Amino acid sequence: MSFIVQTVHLTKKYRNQIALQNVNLLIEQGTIYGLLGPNGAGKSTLIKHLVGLLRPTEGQVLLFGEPWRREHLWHIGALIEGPALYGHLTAWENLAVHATLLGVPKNRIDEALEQVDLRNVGSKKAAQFSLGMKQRLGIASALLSRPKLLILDEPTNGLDPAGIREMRGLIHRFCQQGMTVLVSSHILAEIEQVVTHLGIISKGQLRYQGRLRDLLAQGQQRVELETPQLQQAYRLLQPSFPALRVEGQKLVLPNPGAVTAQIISLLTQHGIAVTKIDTVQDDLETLFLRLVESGNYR
Ligand SMILES: Nc1ncnc2c1ncn2[C@@H]1O[C@H](COP(=O)(O)OP(=O)(O)OP(=O)(O)O)[C@@H](O)[C@H]1O
Repeated sequence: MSFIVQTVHLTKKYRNQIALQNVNLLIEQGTIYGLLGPNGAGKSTLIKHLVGLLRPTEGQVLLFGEPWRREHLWHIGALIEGPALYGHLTAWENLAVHATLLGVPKNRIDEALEQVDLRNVGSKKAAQFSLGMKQRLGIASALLSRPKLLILDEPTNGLDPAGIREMRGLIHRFCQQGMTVLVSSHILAEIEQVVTHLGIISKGQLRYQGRLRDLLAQGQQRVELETPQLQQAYRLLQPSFPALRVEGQKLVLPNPGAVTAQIISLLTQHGIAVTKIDTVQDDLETLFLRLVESGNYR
């Protein structure tokens, strides 16, 4: 298996604060890897190590199967902390500045504009662009070097739902074109539809890493029950179902098996009304929050 990115026991300390702790990131070639975590989890710190903006306190970064070298950056396109654009220049001229700095031929500019669906507005000034267009222009400049790995740090930040959808479409397309994409976000819903693999980071530690579908498969079922006689129902059911708990206005039974009929029968025999009873599967958000809060899932 070939890994485009690998970190080995990567640890970063800022004075007294540990921003990354023993992180072993593995990104396979050809995947869309979502790095997900709440604010301050360590996503940007991790990404900055990949592009050489930070050096590890301990541990190692490997790119394309080799220890990190500056030359690897030729094969990496990155959009970190928003695009650096000149508002008074057109989209094309903005890319021309970057192309000159990178030393890549100017014919790449139209190609990059095409890749992010901005070809027809290449002569428009960047200052007139919407936030979504500015983000796409930033990505176009990251594409000028025809990278093998594209790193997008919170690319959906501040975008409206249409802009978020467009961004997901682009990421899919980049992957189909052969790029490996690393995309970070603190909002699960923004990336869960696009990623193939997921790394969940919290307080500087990687809490989960693997396929999105494998994480979903770890989800548990539970029965959720609503009744106007909550306490009575709890007292009645608890001896038969010791794992039963009260959550807000509901009774919740984790890992229930086929017990719904038994619960309804017990309650109705004792004259307790059931307003609603459902078997619910953990969704990704529930799993994500559990990982982030407990920190001990694997
Ligand atoms: N230059 C710095 N000096 C000291 N502490 C820092 C520095 N940069 C980041 N940190 C701390 O390291 C931790 C990780 O920060 P980081 O920016 O990597 O998180 P993040 O997951 O990218 O968050 P966000 O989604 O808010 O950007 C945070 O607690 C942050 O306060």
